[in-house]
Amino acid sequence: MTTYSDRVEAVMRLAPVVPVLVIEDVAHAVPIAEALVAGGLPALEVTLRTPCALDVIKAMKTVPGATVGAGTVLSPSDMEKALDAGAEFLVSPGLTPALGEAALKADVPLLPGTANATDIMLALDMGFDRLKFFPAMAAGGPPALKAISAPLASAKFCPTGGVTPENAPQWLALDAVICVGGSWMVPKGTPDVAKIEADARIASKLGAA
Ligand SMILES: O=C(O)C(=O)C[C@H](O)[C@H](O)COP(=O)(O)O
Repeated sequence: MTTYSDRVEAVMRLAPVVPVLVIEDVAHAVPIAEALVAGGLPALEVTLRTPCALDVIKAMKTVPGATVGAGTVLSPSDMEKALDAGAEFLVSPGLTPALGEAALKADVPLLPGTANATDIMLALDMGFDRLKFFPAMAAGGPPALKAISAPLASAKFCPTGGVTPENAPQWLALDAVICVGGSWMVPKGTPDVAKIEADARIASKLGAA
């Protein structure tokens, strides 16, 4: 039987990098999603940081091959809006009991944010063992996660926050890391789809042995 954890992990295993997207104009949604998917990054995290984010999720869902999730999900109400827009997974910078319980009840994959051993233990207690490590570099970088995860071996992570193409291989080399999240592939402004696809292609091969 597939467990909740398996379903979260399935999203994390779609690619070594989950692009974290802050999209200001819904007209950019489809070209950006097409470029990322063509470059080999099918899991797309649309942050709920912009007024058009829910429309961006709806638009990106029309792109074949895209698995579209919502980021910056802070509450059950954010979760409901994201699910109504069609989000297939959720990412949060942290974890509250209200959000965790709502995600488990809705049976939707949630990557809750954790930054230290206590956060991780609270997440494990709630039933989450596939976690975001945030803010990954500011929270101590790969040495911190390596040390924290040693006694908490059931937890696996998507480090996000300050991850770059340069430091991603160090993260992906950790046993506790399944994938990383990062915003570098899609800078602000009018999208240069050829560059996004090229950067996605490079990102899609990060961590390959
Ligand atoms: O929006 C959210 O829900 C967040 O938790 C923050 C994002 O994950 C980071 O802002 C991405 O970090 P960068 O790759 O350094 O830009």
